[in-house]
Amino acid sequence: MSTHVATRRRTHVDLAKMRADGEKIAMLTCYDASFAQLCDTADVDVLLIGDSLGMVLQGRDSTLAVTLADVAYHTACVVRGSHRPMIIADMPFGSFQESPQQALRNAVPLVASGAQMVKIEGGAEMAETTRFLSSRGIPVCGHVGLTPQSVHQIGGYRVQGRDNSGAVRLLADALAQQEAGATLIVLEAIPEALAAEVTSSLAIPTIGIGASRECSGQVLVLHDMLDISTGRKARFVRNFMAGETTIAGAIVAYVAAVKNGSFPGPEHCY
Ligand SMILES: Nc1nc(=O)c2c([nH]1)NC[C@@H]1CN(c3ccc(C(=O)N[C@@H](CCC(=O)O)C(=O)O)cc3)CN21
Ligand SMILES: CC(C)C(=O)C(=O)O
Ligand SMILES: [Mg+2]
Repeated sequence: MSTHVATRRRTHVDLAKMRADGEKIAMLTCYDASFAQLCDTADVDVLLIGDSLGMVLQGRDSTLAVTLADVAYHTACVVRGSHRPMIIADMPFGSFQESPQQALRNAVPLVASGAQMVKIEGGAEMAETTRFLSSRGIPVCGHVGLTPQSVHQIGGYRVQGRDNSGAVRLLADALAQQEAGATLIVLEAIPEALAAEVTSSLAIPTIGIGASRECSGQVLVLHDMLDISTGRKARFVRNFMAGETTIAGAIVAYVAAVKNGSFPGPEHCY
């Protein structure tokens, strides 16, 4: 293919190879083209169009009212602003829990918007859905631990897997997702020792948020690391604007800190 065409094809980021090579994966949430361009320039590996957009963009107090159309719209915006990062779209509450068929039907507009992978919250109970999407050509990222779409069942945004039975269940959930074909998994708000056990038990890369450096990579909500989100921040957030004068600099600092293992530190862990 000649290089003078106006549209550049998106790069394929090989996350399995990064894990195998011991290169940390730097992931951020992103919701629009301008920030996507900054993240691309800073060499962020993966951009997640998270349903956290319901909180940081829409001002809601949970992610539960975010729609499929919202995520599809923001995915298309991020895709237009970037070329190198892998694009993962979060499937919102109610768009995939009903059945594998419902999940596939609703993953389609996200893939059509440019998502290369979709993320679904859940472990063993969502394994059949992961198997169905994967077998139909859609790569899946699992998400276990603190799953914000279950906030009412959990009873708040609480650390998960703290007791032995919770830890055993979480490991089984992660293994079930891998066995069903997930190629990536987010571990959210779990103790460091459990994150280490899950990561060493899995062959696929793990991405931590509040899950210590014992993961193959890290993710944060962009607005949290830029210190522009409202409300109380979780323990796992670090303000990367500190010591920086530009947003671009803060994103570069985040990528460097993830790559060299200096983020997250013990102060960000459970
Ligand atoms: N802006 C933003 N950042 C996020 O990280 C985020 C969202 N929104 N929306 C969806 C979920 C909600 N998340 C949260 C929100 C709060 C805590 C939190 O404050 N956790 C307590 C843990 C308390 C405990 O169980 O010990 C903490 O002190 O860190 C954690 C995750 C993560 N996700
Ligand atoms: C924090 C990440 C993992 C997420 O699911 C989101 O931003 O919605
Ligand atoms: Mg989410």
